[in-house]
Amino acid sequence: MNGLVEVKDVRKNYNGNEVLKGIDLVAFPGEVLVVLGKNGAGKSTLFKLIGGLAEQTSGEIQLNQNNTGFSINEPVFYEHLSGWENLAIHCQYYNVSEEKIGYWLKKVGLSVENQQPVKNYSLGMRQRLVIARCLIHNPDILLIDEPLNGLDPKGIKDFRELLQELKEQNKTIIISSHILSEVQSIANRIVVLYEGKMVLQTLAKDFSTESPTVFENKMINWMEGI
Ligand SMILES: Nc1ncnc2c1ncn2[C@@H]1O[C@H](COP(=O)(O)OP(=O)(O)OP(=O)(O)O)[C@@H](O)[C@H]1O
Repeated sequence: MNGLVEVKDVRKNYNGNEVLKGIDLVAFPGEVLVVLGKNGAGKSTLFKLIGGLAEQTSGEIQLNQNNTGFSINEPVFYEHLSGWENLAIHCQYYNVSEEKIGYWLKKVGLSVENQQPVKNYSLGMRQRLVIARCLIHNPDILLIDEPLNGLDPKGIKDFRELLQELKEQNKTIIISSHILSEVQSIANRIVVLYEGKMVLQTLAKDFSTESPTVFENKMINWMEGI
């Protein structure tokens, strides 16, 4: 396979309930892999296993590069600190220079001068800060659960352009999303989970000639197990 991220026959049980049922996937440098699935399909669980936040019951996960930026489930911040201060703590943790903080705040559309604590941020501002935090230490693998969640149209457009830049830098990007219109334009590879099983793994270009409506209907059918 030789991907940067390789997941082989991974299973996860919670209290005897199998929520991931033998997942195989591979993500390569320079591509965006989007994981789709309806609520409860197993996306966040898969992300937690890839991110090392939980351990699979069986199977193997190989990251052929240690440097990962990830955000899974609700992002946790130091709520009483500003966005800049939150990124500064992250830089200390990863032992990288604080010089890039201003660059990344601007890049995700946040004000460098904003001294407000993160607890006052809107959902979209928090999401922008998550994206900056995931990238500031220049990871090779980016893993974000629902990065489009809460972003306004400009935020979505900026994120789409950012993904293009990251692909050109040969990063491996794995995200989940419920916004199918965006998935069709940003994905290189699409994986669909249904009740913990991978029911589709395909190259997005196989769907490039489909109208957005046909694409949406096909993906929803896979997600509904039809
Ligand atoms: N810590 C846990 N303990 C027990 N069950 C869990 C735990 N985490 C997840 N599950 C169960 O695993 C299944 C998959 O959940 P998961 O959060 O991975 O779904 P998801 O695809 O990310 O859903 P959503 O789109 O709603 O975020 C669900 O049935 C959920 O209840």
